[in-house]
Amino acid sequence: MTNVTVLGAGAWGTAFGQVLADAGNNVTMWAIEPEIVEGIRDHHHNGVRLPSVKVLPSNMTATGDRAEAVANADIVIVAIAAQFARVALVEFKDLIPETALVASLMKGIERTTGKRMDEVVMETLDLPADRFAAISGPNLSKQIADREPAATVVACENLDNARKIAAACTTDYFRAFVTRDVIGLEMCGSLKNVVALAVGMARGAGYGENTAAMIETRGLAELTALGEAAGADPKTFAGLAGVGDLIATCGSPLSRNYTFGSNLGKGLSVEEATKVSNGVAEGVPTTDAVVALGKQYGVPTPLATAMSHVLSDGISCAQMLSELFGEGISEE
Ligand SMILES: NC(=O)C1=CN([C@@H]2O[C@H](COP(=O)(O)OP(=O)(O)OC[C@H]3O[C@@H](n4cnc5c(N)ncnc54)[C@H](OP(=O)(O)O)[C@@H]3O)[C@@H](O)[C@H]2O)C=CC1
Ligand SMILES: O=C(CO)COP(=O)(O)O
Repeated sequence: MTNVTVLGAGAWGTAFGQVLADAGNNVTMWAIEPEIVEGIRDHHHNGVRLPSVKVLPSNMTATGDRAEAVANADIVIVAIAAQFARVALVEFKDLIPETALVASLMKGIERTTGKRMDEVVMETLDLPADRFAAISGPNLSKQIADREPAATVVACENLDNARKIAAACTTDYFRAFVTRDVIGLEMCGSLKNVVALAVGMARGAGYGENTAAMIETRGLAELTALGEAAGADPKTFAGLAGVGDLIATCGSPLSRNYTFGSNLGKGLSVEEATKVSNGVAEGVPTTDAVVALGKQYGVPTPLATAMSHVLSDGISCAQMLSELFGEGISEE
């Protein structure tokens, strides 16, 4: 029996915990908030972050004690809001067993450093690359919590370790593919959130499918160019973690990023949209990090730059789209 610990009992952390439990693992959730720990441990329910699941599996428990959470872990899953990953993980540095694999579900880039989550996790935990995996795909948490069929991708430099993690999260409704392209997965997951903000904004402002398709396609070109410059395999962008996640996230009000953008398009300010957001919208802090990465790699990022002007200067949807069009005629 494999022991899996999930750090962070948010919506996706909890839904993924259920997948792991359904796959037959012993699952321990770690959370800071006592209310969430007690809910999962004593009532098999996370009423704060995943209320739609009435009863979580019996082989899933929770603790607020860091050492107890990871002491016997074979696999540790990190599902903390990206901007807080470093501060949360540093407390686990000397607690995680040296044999454990560590996988990240997070989709964001650290704003203060421009680092991807693979970099943040390995640096903070002093972890060798062959023990780190990224997990990313079209994985809207509520639908997976409802056990609707879905798939994801597990990326690890060591393909055998990717396979171990994929096996640990395989159920009759959830399937994981494997790859070595960690950078590609990280870039896909983080950048599609910026695209989802823009698509949501256009939809909220009342525009239809043509506008959405234009933003998604130009966004895909932008994230592919930036990803390749960062060292990703271009094939990854055409897969589940790339186009797949773009389709799911940019087409669903279940996405916090899409909904955040939609609220901006309806006229809410960034502060107002933040207040009504049901969970973390990673694209918001990640947008400026993408613009900075574009400058670092010499890759134009018109979409992220336009979204950055929305978030920092409050420009309208029409202005954002006109920035995206740019000036003059260019090749696609
Ligand atoms: N929801 C989804 O459909 C999907 C989400 N993801 C990604 O997974 C990651 C987690 O998402 P999700 O679970 O949905 O997000 P939520 O907003 O539901 O939860 C965020 C989690 O981060 C924790 N957290 C925030 N700050 C800290 C801190 N300082 N120390 C410790 N923990 C902290 C929260 O703890 P607390 O509850 O105590 O505030 C909570 O467990 C994100 O990067 C997201 O992009 C990926 C695929 C799908
Ligand atoms: O990443 C997701 C789906 O794959 C979830 O998107 P949000 O973080 O926007 O809710």
